[in-house]
Amino acid sequence: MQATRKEFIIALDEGTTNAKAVVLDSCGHIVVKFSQPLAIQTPRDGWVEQSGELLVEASLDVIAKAVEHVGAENVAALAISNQRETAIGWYRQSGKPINAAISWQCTRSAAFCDELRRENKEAQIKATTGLPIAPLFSASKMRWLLGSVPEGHRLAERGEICLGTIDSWLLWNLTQGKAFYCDHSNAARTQLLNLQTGQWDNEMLALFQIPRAALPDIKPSCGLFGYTRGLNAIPDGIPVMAMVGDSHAALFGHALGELGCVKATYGTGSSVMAPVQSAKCDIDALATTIAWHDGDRITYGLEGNIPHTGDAVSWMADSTGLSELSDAELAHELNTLPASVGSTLSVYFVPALTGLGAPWWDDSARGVICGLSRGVKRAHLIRAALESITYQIADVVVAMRQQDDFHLTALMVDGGPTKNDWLMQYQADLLGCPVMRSDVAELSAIGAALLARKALTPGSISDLKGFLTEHSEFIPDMVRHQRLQKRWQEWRHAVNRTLWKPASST
Ligand SMILES: O=P(O)(O)OC[C@H](O)CO
Repeated sequence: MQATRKEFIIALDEGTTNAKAVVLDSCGHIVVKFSQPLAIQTPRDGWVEQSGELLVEASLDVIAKAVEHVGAENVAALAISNQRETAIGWYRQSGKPINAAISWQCTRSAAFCDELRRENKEAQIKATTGLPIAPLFSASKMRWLLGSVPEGHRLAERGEICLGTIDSWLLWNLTQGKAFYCDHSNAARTQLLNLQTGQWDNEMLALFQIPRAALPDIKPSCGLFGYTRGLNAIPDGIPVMAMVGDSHAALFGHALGELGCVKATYGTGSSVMAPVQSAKCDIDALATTIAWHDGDRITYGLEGNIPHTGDAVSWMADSTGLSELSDAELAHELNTLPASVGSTLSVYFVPALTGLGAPWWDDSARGVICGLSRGVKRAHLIRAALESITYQIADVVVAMRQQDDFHLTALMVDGGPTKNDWLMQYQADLLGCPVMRSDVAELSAIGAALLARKALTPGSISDLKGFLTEHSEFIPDMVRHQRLQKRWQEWRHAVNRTLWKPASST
């Protein structure tokens, strides 16, 4: 019988808008990827949900295509990186969801979060979980889910309803209910995890009325979670060797969590995450989270989430008549327009389109464009939108500097808008530190695959260095850095103006 070399890792990147399967060979190179778009429903203002069944269907479909492409006998492992905070409940017996998956973007549990604030629970929750009170996190969504079905809480107490983040839901389905686990990074985004113990916290469970019997056990992000079984197009026996939240996976994929290498993902919004050594964080504006557990130890992450970055540019492009352009034409305009004018003519755009995130956190703030004068043209407004991304990211970095064990040697960036060279140079000049752009887009998949690789060939994290992808470096111009400080100050004045809101929306 001919021996086979199981050389491929299939990394599933299950995001909000796409499920992607990325195949990596034994050198860590991407061989092929398959993608399926995912639908999002917004049944009411502020409510965002997705079909749990369709998330699974799309994920299994892209994995099956990847397995078929390389041959099941050559697949060493599956690795999962997933959208975080999204919560789902399902019946243990049938595996059927009790309701839709409640998206991380959904604010339906905002009223309960307000109640917690009124009861002055903020300090206790932040100290235990590292997270501020916000409907973003899974716990209040899980509470809503249990309330959405008759006797939900009682069934959950008896273990007849399971609650999980998307990693645990996918694992359950990949293993036909055999494995019910989530990893430390996903657990850390529920607001039910005690950061010190790395386990579910009884006081948080009581506060959010979540029975322990409904929750998965927590495992390190790197290690054996279970084997595929009972699926139509995917053979039995493929091990799932890593599960990790997508933002955390990208941080790992950039530089394996090297201190000083801070990650910024530029998407619709942005997540800025720095690896830190301790779970302690007294900075209200930021969240502390578990970045990953690599099987040997936990790495913590300091994170600031900004709701509107790439989205601010899209909004401005649409609002200034660029919406008819193809993607390629729009990218070209966004690359060239800002440099075609020497400045914004003192225009600032603060894109608080649904409020401000880190480090300002004000749900009721609303956006402003200020400094308009007769000479302002589309190019100035587009430039102001692009600049707003850089100021918002720099504001989070400033908040991070208050933490003792925070270091910044380089900003490691990924995501669609990072293809804009002008934007990257402006970011480097504003911060006065190098910006390192990944030459490969699939950082989350790469990070998850690297964790699976570590699980397959135990060794130290530094053994993975040879698998890291190349980066392009943007070196800061320190003279311009000095000049931009004044503009950054002016931006902060503009931020203050978002705190004024019109009394009436009519
Ligand atoms: O779906 P993505 O890739 O935008 O990621 C969502 C984040 O994990 C939410 O925290």
